[in-house]
Amino acid sequence: MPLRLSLFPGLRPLNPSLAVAHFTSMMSIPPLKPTRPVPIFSRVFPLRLKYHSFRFPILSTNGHDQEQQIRTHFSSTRKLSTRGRTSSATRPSSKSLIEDEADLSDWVSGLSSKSFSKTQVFSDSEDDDSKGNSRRNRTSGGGVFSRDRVAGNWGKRGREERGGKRRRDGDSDDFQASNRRGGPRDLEGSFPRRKGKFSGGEWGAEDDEEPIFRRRDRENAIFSRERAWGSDDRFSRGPRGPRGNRLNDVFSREEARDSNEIFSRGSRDRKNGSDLQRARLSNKTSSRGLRDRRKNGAPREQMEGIDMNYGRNARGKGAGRGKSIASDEEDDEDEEEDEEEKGYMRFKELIDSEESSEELNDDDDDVGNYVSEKESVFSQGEGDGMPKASPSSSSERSDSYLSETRFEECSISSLSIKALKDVGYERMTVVQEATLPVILKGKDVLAKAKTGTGKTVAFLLPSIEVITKSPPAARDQKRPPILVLVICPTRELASQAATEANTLLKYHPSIGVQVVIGGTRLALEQKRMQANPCQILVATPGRLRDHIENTAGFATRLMGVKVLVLDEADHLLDMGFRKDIERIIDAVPKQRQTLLFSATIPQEVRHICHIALKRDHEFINTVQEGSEETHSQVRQMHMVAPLDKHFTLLYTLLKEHIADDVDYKVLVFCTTAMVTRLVADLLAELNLNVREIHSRKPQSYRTRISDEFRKSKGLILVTSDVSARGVDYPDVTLVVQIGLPADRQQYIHRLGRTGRKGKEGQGMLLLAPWEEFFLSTIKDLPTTKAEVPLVDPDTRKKVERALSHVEMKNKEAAYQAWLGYYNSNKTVGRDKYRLVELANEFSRSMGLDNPPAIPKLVLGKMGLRNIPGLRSK
Ligand SMILES: Nc1ncnc2c1ncn2[C@@H]1O[C@H](COP(=O)(O)OP(=O)(O)OP(=O)(O)O)[C@@H](O)[C@H]1O
Repeated sequence: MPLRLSLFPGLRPLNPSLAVAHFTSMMSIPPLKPTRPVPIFSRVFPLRLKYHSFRFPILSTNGHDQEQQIRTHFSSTRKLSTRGRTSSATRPSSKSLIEDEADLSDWVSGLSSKSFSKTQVFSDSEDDDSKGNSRRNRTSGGGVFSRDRVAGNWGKRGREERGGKRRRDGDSDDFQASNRRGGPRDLEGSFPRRKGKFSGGEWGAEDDEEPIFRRRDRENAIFSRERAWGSDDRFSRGPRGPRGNRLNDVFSREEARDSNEIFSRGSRDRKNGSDLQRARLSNKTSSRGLRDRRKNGAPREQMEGIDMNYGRNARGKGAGRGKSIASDEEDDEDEEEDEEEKGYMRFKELIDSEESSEELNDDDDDVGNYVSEKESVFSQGEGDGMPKASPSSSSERSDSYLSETRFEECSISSLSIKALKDVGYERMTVVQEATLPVILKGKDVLAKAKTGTGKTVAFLLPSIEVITKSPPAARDQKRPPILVLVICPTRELASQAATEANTLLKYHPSIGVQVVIGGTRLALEQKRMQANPCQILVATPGRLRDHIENTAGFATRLMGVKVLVLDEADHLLDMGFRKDIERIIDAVPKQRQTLLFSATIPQEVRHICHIALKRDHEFINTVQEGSEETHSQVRQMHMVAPLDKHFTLLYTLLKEHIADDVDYKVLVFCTTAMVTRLVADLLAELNLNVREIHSRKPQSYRTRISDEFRKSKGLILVTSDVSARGVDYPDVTLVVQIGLPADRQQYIHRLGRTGRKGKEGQGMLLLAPWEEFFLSTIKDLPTTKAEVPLVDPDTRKKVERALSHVEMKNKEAAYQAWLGYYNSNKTVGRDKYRLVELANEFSRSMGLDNPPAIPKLVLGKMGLRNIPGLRSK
């Protein structure tokens, strides 16, 4: 077991750079005490994890001396990581060729088939502004702030990024949250709207650095607040010229029929918005309809209502799910015009109106290397004398992410406090406690806090205060100013932030919120903004830039901005978004307050945050130095097994988990959209209750599935990286990652979908032996190697049979996407011959005797022409 007191010497509860005098109260740290067990995979990992916590004396939060370099701030409750590993918040991130690859793979997938053009259109609409679904992370825990001087290394400016390419969020295909820089996106029309030109052979060529991480740890006890000195005060202006090729934008608008727009609404819909928020918080619905329907013989395509192709076009008109999805998509267009006036509730109805819609034998390599099922499942860890795990449950939680400070102790509007009470928020989270006073003073803030700890409220609450203190706009004002502008990297995150804003605005009827995001019609948003002026605008970068450049009067409205928020700031400031962000910063007044939030703030971001922040901004870090970037209550495991065993092992792990926890709620992350689809197909064939979400799905579908998963238990969501960042699904019990994560950050963000708000969770990373190198990038994280269970022959046959039922075209697409993804990986893609061998191994793992043929054009663009083992067409 990793959690032993002997590990704690590695824990550094205090920032050694801080003056000891400020931490006298920490000198008397009580002895560590195990408080409660954290369940783990019961059978695969029968160990019982002890969850340790400490309590620190409560210190006051007052008395900050602005002139001090080191500021101390104490929160009442704090827990320290029980895993005494040294964290590496600032360790260099692993590169991100892979990210680009992700896009690549999707793009590649799309290229091949007849649905090529459709695919492009589709993805276009999907990603325009996105890039990574990130979300901020808030950290809970500790309370000691330290403020250091930050050496002003603000050298790099945006110019070099001019050629930067946009990334999409999430998927390896599109959404790929963070770090894609180029790659497929730049290929002709590949995905997103704004692409550059294709430069063959440059796949993944620009990955020098990859920022972004985030995480929340409730155990972090120490906040460090730094004041950034010497940064350049001027804002870096990006190139102002017209945007590049906007063909994709056109696609995007044409194709994207998204009910999401209804999300944004004028103030009159607030009540409904808060209703949704409440609904979101109550995760009760357990929808297993799909499985039931499947059992009744309905084909999956029909149930899903979407074509198993590339999504967009073929709309299943069948029963059940198909029907509703079809109508979703179709309605998107038809209803958009009407919807805009119908508000949030309508959106909610749209979502809700839906239907909700296993063997390995022995074998040489299996035996010996693997523990038999019984042994592995039940005996692992026994040698350690550890008790077996109890069924896992994410319902157990700690409130260590909360501080002792109540909202009313802060000088915020009583109307906001009333709204907070309505949703049960009484005490501030640690990041809220740390940032609110500073933001309320009007300072620029760069805040780092672990995932799932309330960063959204941390920046929304004080932003609302700014509005309440501003003179109301004249009723007849033609272009009422937007006072608060919130930028999020993905549509999902923007929608979430708007929902949270609506919650807080429940008793502020005069304040309106609107959302502008990709995947919806620009014209519709224009009309809506005209009809319902808002003071708070939540936007994704690309779409916002569209409005700046194409919506009459919009630029004027932006000149009213008093608060600019960059959520997932590290992601927004990296290469993929930089140009858009610079353009946006250019469009808002220089005299404004700027708030940057993220769970991860790598050095690269510190170096460039001057493009948005004033020189005297405060850096508030609620992640304890020396602690891990992941939550200690999340049990992390990894398993290394041959590729051809992965599907069977996945099934086995899921079955184990389901058997252990009736309230299971699982996220399975796959490398690309097409691989996601394949895995979802397989698991559905195996009669698991599964949904899928990735960039190739229409936004309306994504929104609906996301909402369903949010409210459900007893459900598995197979997903690409569209769900990796920021998505706030409550009570996720297990996160499985199959194959190489794009990088360390992505691993952490994916894992961060569980263990939110102090709850427990589990994570499993399933790698092939040749992917094991990835483990070195997360070696500071407390992940435990799991023995590979030996799967019984029946299970193995069951999985093989299920695979044989998966549509061939989906296997072909998955193969191509897989090849594209790994081809772009610096390590795996280096040796093309080996790469092809591995791809063909993947092909065999899908039950194919021969690897699918790939169009010559695609092979050429991947630099794989004439590599033995590939079939071309
Ligand atoms: N003071 C509070 N008390 C209780 N719950 C809160 C409080 N503030 C926020 N929350 C809830 O905590 C959850 C996590 O918040 P949020 O999504 O803002 O986290 P985050 O730090 O942005 O996570 P990520 O880094 O993954 O984006 C949300 O459901 C939010 O409504």
